[in-house]
Amino acid sequence: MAQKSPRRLGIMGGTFDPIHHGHLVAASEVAAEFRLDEVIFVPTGEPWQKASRSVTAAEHRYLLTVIATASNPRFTVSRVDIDRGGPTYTIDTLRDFRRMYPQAELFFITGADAMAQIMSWKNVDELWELAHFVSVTRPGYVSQDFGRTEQISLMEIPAMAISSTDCRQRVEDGKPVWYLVPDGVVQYINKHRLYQSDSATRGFGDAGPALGMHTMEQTDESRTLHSPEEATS
Ligand SMILES: Nc1ncnc2c1ncn2[C@@H]1O[C@H](COP(=O)(O)OP(=O)(O)OP(=O)(O)O)[C@@H](O)[C@H]1O
Ligand SMILES: O=C(O)c1ccc[n+]([C@@H]2O[C@H](COP(=O)([O-])O)[C@@H](O)[C@H]2O)c1
Repeated sequence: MAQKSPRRLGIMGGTFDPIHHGHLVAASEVAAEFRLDEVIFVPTGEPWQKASRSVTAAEHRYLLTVIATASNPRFTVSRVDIDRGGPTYTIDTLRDFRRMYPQAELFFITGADAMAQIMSWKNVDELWELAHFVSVTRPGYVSQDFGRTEQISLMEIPAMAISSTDCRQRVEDGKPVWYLVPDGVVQYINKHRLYQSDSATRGFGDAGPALGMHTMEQTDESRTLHSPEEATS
């Protein structure tokens, strides 16, 4: 009998504050090029390298990510980094996915800007054993070649000059974000008045736990699609 080939899983980590079409194109391009069975979007819990600014509550970022990816049957969303609590380190993310999917081939997807910072990530030397890294091009950033061809692939993708920072600023300035982010994301932002300076949900000033994040009551629909518990049950 023919042996089943291992599942090829993409992991797209990000703060997704908010998720935009640059993230989605990156995931889609890598999925096609590397013949991935699934791309799992993993919103950060506490992105420690963004601690200098206020980050939107994880539950909002999680729901935005679910909305943005819902129409693609190969895209799913994981809560592992949110549910673990504390600062988010990719070493923990990859260890969790290794435990959940011991047979799978893992591909961690990053943009050129994130990749340029990777040497400052926790336990960087151990990351290479846990996943293959795919660094995609991003307008305004130079793709750095670390010379680790076995562990890192550099990939050119269609240029999307979109950032979450710019989306947040546009909302605050009353400018449209239609077509920069999926329609459902525009509607969620409006419904919850995210990124507006008078917004109660965003958390300027009165800091939540560590990063000025506000908590949002967890609802049934924000329950997990991928978690270590789910994999073992
Ligand atoms: N336009 C883009 N093109 C390619 N990759 C991108 C793009 N935007 C973000 N990425 C990549 O997606 C991942 C998650 O990014 P993140 O959620 O921090 O978005 P961002 O737009 O960089 O946010 P911010 O502006 O708040 O820093 C990172 O690896 C980042 O490099
Ligand atoms: O492991 C680390 O120390 C580390 C430091 C910074 C960023 N990361 C990861 O890189 C991904 C993109 O992060 P960000 O902050 O650009 O949204 C996300 O999965 C983060 O958890 C990881």
